[in-house]
Amino acid sequence: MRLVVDVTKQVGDFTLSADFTLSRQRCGIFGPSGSGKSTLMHILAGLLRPDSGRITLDGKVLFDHDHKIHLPPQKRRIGVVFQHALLFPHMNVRRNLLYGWRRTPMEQRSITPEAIIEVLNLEPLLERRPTSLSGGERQRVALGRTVLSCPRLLLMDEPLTGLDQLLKFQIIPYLRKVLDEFHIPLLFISHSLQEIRLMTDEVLVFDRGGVQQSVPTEELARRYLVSDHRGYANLLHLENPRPHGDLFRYNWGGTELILTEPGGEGDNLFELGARDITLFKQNPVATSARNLLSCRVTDVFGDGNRIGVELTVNGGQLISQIVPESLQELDIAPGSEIVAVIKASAFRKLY
Ligand SMILES: Nc1ncnc2c1ncn2[C@@H]1O[C@H](COP(=O)(O)OP(=O)(O)OP(=O)(O)O)[C@@H](O)[C@H]1O
Repeated sequence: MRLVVDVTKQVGDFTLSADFTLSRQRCGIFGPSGSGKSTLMHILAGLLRPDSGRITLDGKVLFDHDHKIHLPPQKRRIGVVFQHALLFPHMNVRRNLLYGWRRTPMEQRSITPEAIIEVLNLEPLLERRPTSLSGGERQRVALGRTVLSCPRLLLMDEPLTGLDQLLKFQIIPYLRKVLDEFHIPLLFISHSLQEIRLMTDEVLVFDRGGVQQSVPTEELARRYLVSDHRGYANLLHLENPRPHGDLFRYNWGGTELILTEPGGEGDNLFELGARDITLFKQNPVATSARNLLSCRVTDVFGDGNRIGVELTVNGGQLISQIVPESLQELDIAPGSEIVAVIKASAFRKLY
């Protein structure tokens, strides 16, 4: 995907000025409320006409002020999923799903309804009306319907915001699977750093109507270690849980981790706060913590009293957050060998 945007738009007292290029498959737009994220999304979808500038998607001109080009939404092949799933209440799920697909020209139908029904596990819902569905189910149907219009780009505006934590983490794996399976580029708007991290590789940071910069998502997360009191959370995909006494043993790449929480057969995503990783010069003589990992320090970042230490262990990476005194006392620098100690109960299961 290559999206090139250079536009301005005045709405009331608010001025949007966006000048950026996105080239990764999964991009995010991140910023506080009122910073212009939805305005930009409406512009990209063709629902709002900019005052000046140009927009191209994979070389195709969607808008060009000077040449008076403004493609209408239906000609852009951009799929849009909003926060509240907009389904037709009088149609059952099957008819909702087929709505966009039937209107897509034959030669553009690269995705079949059967494939979407399978990937999103919609078979049990097909005969039901939208009013009888849960929020998460409705969002899955809305996603399926949009994807069935075979878009060149999928725009999602806070699609998970209305869902509780449980539903949110149920739908994220589906979302990722659909995008991977059908190779659909994503532009995902959210003010949740956690969602942005789970869904994107590159992010545009918005502030007061202007794009501040485009950064790799991981870099944005690391900046939060310094600027946000919640700090940095490691996201770990753990596999193959086996009972280990009252605890559970997981594979994390070539490393084994011991956790208190059980998991499922496939991919299990856990969050581990950077502050929950304690560093020691050598293996402690005795500790209540169940995980002692011999690591190499590969980076040290941050400032003030929040220092991030990037650790590499068997190809996996962890960030530990420490204070400057500890950095000095343990003499930590890139290349140092260090032992990371983590309690079995420090991991929080996301899905
Ligand atoms: N039609 C309009 N008339 C006047 N002002 C508007 C209009 N639409 C949006 N705005 C203003 O433009 C600014 C940006 O709004 P926008 O909805 O794009 O922000 P946002 O970043 O998506 O916020 P949120 O995360 O709360 O959805 C806000 O100050 C909003 O009040």
